This record gives sequence, C-alpha cells and structure tokens, in this order.
Amino acid sequence: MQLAELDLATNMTPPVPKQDYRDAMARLAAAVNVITTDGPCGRAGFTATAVCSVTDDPPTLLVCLNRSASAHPAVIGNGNLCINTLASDQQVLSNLFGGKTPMVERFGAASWSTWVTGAPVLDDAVASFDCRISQISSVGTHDILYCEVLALRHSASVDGLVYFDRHYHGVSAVL
Ligand SMILES: NC(=O)C1=CN([C@@H]2O[C@H](COP(=O)(O)OP(=O)(O)OC[C@H]3O[C@@H](n4cnc5c(N)ncnc54)[C@H](O)[C@@H]3O)[C@@H](O)[C@H]2O)C=CC1
Ligand SMILES: Cc1cc2nc3c(=O)[nH]c(=O)nc-3n(C[C@H](O)[C@H](O)[C@H](O)COP(=O)(O)O)c2cc1C
Repeated sequence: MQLAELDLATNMTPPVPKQDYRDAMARLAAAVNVITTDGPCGRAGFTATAVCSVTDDPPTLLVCLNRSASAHPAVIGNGNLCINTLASDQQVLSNLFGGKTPMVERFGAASWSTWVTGAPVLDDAVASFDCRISQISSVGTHDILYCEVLALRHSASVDGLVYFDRHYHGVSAVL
C-alpha cells in the first residue's frame, strides 16, 4: 500500500458504524453482574455484562470498564473488585448500578459482606468472585481489568439473569 493510500485508509470513518455494532451486540445474551469495590479510594459499583473468564491458572476473569464511569477512579485506586453475578430476582440492582443513582442508594438496596479484598460481596448472588486487579490494558473508551480470583462462592439452585435484546430474562437452574 502506498503512503497516500494508507493516509486515506486511516482517515476513513470506521467500516462499521457504532450503532450497527451495538445492535449486533444486543443479540449476544450475557450474564448480568454488579461489580463492586471498596478501600482507600471509596466504595463504588456498576453493572457490567462485559465480563469473561480468561484462564483457570491462575483463576482470572476480565471486566471491561468505561473510563468515564463514576466508579472508575475507585476501582482503579483500590485495585480490587468483586464480580457479583445477579440472580433472576435481582434485576432492580442492575438498574440501580447501571448509572446515575448515588452510590449510597445503590448499596442501600441490598445486603453485603466482605471476604479477602474488602470489596462488597452481594448476598444471594448466583456467584461472587472476590478479586485483586492483576493487570490493566486500555482499548478505545474502556479499560480491560484482569482480575485474579482470591475467593469465590456459587449457588447451584438460584435462577440466573441474562440480558438479551435489551431486556432482562430469567434463566432456570436445572436441579
Ligand atoms: N454502550 C456502550 O458503551 C457499549 C455497548 N456495548 C454492547 O452493545 C450492546 C447494546 O448497547 P446499547 O445500545 O448502548 O444499550 P443497551 O440497552 O444494551 O445497554 C444498557 C445501558 O448499558 C450501557 N452499556 C451496555 N454495555 C456496556 C458496555 N460494555 N460498556 C459501557 N456501557 C455499556 C449502555 O450504553 C446503556 O446505557 C450492549 O448490550 C453491549 O453488549 C459494547 C461496548 C460498549
Ligand atoms: C445491562 C447493562 C450492562 C452494562 N455493562 C457495562 C459494561 O460491561 N461495562 C461498563 O463499563 N459499563 C456497563 N454498563 C453501564 C454501567 O453500569 C454504567 O455506565 C455505570 O454504572 C456508570 O454510570 P455512572 O457513571 O452514572 O455511575 C452496563 C449497564 C447496563 C444497564
């Protein structure tokens, strides 16, 4: 490729418009999580579907966090977080932690405990992963947080919650 063509290519608008990308992503069903943190930089939390297992050795998940989210400074400053995967009856928490509500109101709507890192662990979640942030990388608007799991709890009998087609759906636990 000639330099002039390269210039042209880099100045082009992206081949996929943002809205098309979001519309396609809305067709991917995902578990709904409330991510929490606490420590010297304060208590904070946000809702996230961009959560994924990376490796089981060492046990590590990743969480994608928008750098403009109000929880961002606390999460990065504390260096810890708990991934709380919501149960079907915890949809109200997804809406509260999904933005704009004061932190005190978000945390006031549920019961919490702490384990190893001090990040709030949600009572009655499908699963909770208490983590220290081991690595961070940035892509576009988001930071990708690699989270080493130091403690966890999961329940086999609690129904799950997924976000699909911009709506919540309950998923039954098979017993
Ligand atoms: N809105 C965003 O910043 C991003 C959205 N996506 C994906 O696109 C799908 C459709 O998204 P929307 O049309 O925005 O509405 P939506 O109705 O699916 O999402 C509800 C709310 O959550 C926010 N949200 C969802 N996923 C997010 C993420 N990964 N990072 C930051 N905020 C996020 C949305 O902006 C919106 O305010 C989402 O379900 C998600 O999979 C992916 C990356 C960024
Ligand atoms: C269903 C759902 C999924 C979301 N997933 C993510 C996500 O994976 N990453 C992210 O940074 N924000 C995500 N958000 C948005 C954050 O929860 C929200 O921006 C955050 O609470 C910041 O709002 P605030 O700045 O008012 O606190 C999601 C919101 C909803 C409702």
